Amino acid sequence: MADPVFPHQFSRAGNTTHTGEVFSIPQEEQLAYGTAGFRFRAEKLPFIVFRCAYVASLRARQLDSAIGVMITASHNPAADNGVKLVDPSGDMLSQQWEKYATEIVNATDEDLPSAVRALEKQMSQVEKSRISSGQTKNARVVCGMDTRISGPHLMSAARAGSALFNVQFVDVGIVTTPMLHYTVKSFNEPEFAEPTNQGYYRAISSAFRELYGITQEPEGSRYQPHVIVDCANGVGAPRLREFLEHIPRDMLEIELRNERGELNHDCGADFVKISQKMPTEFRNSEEGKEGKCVSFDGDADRILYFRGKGAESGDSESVELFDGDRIAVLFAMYLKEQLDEFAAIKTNYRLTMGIIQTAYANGASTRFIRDSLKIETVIVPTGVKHLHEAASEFDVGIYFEANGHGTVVFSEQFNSAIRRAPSSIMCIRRLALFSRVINETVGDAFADLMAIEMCLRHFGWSMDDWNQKLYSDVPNIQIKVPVDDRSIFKTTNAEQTLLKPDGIQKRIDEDVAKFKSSRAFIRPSGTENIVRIYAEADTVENTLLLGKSLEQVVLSIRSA
Ligand SMILES: CC(=O)N[C@H]1[C@@H](OP(=O)(O)O)O[C@H](CO)[C@@H](O)[C@@H]1O
Ligand SMILES: [Mg+2]
Repeated sequence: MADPVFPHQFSRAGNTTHTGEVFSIPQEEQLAYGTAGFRFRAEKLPFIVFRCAYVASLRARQLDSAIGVMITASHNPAADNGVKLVDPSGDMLSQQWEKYATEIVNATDEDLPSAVRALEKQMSQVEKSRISSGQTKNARVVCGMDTRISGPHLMSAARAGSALFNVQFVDVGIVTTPMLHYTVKSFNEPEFAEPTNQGYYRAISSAFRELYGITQEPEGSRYQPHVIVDCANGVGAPRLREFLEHIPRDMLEIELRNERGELNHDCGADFVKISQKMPTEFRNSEEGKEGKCVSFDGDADRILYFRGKGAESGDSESVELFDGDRIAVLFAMYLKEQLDEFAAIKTNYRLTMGIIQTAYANGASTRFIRDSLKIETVIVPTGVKHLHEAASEFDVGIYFEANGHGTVVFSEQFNSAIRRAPSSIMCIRRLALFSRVINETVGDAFADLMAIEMCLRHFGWSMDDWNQKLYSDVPNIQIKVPVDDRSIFKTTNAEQTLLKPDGIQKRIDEDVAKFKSSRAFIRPSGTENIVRIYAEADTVENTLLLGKSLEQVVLSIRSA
């Protein structure tokens, strides 16, 4: 096959931005496929997106399947952008192919043709002969973007990258990250859903309406169906409006805020989680103790619940958070109740359930899951791919990062016992419908919102109930410390112990030992040039003291 022609505007030297300026990238600059793909200032991205789309097209031909390209920088500032690739089943890209994408992106302009040829050589004979005989009719690159101004230009870079080898390109326009994952899966598994936005809305909303129909609120229920959503001024806003056309208002009454302002500015799930403050457009007086508020991030793959502390607290800004841990526990309680009923009826099946968390999970949630719910918990390193993989070991695997990214995955054994078993038995119907409300491919703010409301309604719970009937969060703090070179920090034990720099873990242990009920760790971020400190202790004051003393430990290394 003749070498493809690479357009100059998407080369390192000629990298041209969405405003038409040339923004050259030094030939030797090395870039990493981080926790969430490549993510930088938008100016840097055209050549990266072009090359990633080429890699996606090669993967699509190799597997004769649809592969996804999502253009988003999630909760980052509006001036950033990013790109990540999605595998055929809607999961994150396989780690081997992350490596290939990194090699192609890091090649110099001059070396690109040979890097491309080297990558093509990785394919097996079978794959090559299938490609040369033209048996790749299902190969597609499916590309979506968030609302960033740089998005359309990056979409054209993706189109050009996929065109190198004539792979079909499907531009699905402005969608949430989970919608793109769902659409990729739908292209590859047509029986799953129609691969369009409407197909996604219909599949999730019809399961929700059916589950609503068989869910009865218990006597004395304190559930209320009114929710106010902080859309982070992102893609969640327009797509949620469309989705809600499928949800009758007498089932759920959803009000949208932060729809058209500056993306992620003083709002969104990351802002609310880190600052523990009300997002803009929310007032403690209106959304105080009685309110039920929700925050999405910029690409709507995270969700958090929150409410104000109430007028009587005298604190008009702080929020009470119902984070990923509390959502995971709510799902676990609902699913466990159904699975216990199922086990009592069908004694020949044993379906396992586990909850996957990271070290950022509030210690009180982990203790509650293990000691009160008697459910297995697994702690894995940060990043959705680790959580997803560990969750797939269970028949029902619930995973959530404390920041609100999470979902539930179901095994093949679950499918044959539950989803494919026509049944009038209530627990089976509930499990089957719940699994269809959820977006198994990745954390999804819309799908999670529907599933959470259904669980709260089932238990008849108000926000007070959801807060008080489980556990109380222990005081915790996260501090970001900017560093020049985060690669000097090496961790082990699911990132909870530092191996390098030498001697640092001993100093952390000494500080932690000074406080009661304390726990802390330090790890380098995989997405920003910072080191993150996490600390818990018995009181808010002690947590702050511990966090500050650990900050000094990092600063002393930085200046050493
Ligand atoms: C503590 C924290 O919230 N870390 C986030 C953040 O990763 P870091 O590697 O910590 O920068 O971004 C990831 C991608 O969005 C997300 O998966 C993860 O949970
Ligand atoms: Mg996100």
